[in-house]
Amino acid sequence: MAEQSKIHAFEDVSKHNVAKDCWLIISGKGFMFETSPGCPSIVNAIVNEDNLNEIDFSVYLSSYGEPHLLLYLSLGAIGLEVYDVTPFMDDHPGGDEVLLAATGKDATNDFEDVGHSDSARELMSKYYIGEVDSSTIPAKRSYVAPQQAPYNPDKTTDFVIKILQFLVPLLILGLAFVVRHYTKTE
Ligand code: HEM
Repeated sequence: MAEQSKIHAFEDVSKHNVAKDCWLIISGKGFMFETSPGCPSIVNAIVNEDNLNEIDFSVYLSSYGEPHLLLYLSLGAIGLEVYDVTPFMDDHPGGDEVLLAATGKDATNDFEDVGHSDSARELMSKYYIGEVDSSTIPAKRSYVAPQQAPYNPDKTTDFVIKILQFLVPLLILGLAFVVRHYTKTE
């Protein structure tokens, strides 16, 4: 698995967006552990940051008999991870459509919103194929406030409005007098 680990351009990852070739980008807020070089086997575990305190390192150590020094690759080095979930499409309990819909973007929120279990997170390491090259991640769209009509410094409109505000009640009053006058003469 570690051999497969590769740095991918965001755009290239986005191209794997069909059921027969489906890659996801998810930040597992992962920490990756490997046994130090020279060990007979490699232990890989991508765990969630929240679970970090719960990891029982002795499990990793004891499964290899002799304690191995664990090489700890820090969170910062991991960033956005790439998962090739093609073999998992048919088996994903949430269905393949949600996985397809999660391609071509940072699907971390989609993944987290579902509240995947620890075993789902452990399963991820099976499909891990590398990292996204952070320099290729498209800039996030920042919120742009809707264009507001600019404040009109033109005093003439203000003036006309004020005149109208004054004239309209006067006109109504005048009209009332006229009507009264005619109704009286009749
Ligand atoms: C490598 C990536 C993924 C793996 C290994 C994975 C694995 C799993 C597993 C094992 C479950 C069963 C429930 C659990 O154990 O939590 C599950 C459920 C589910 N997953 Fe994923 N999943 C992945 C990515 C995604 C993504 C990107 C989405 C997008 C929204 C998603 C949506 C769902 C949904 C909707 C369910 C069903 C939840 C339910 O009905 O209870 N999964 N997934």
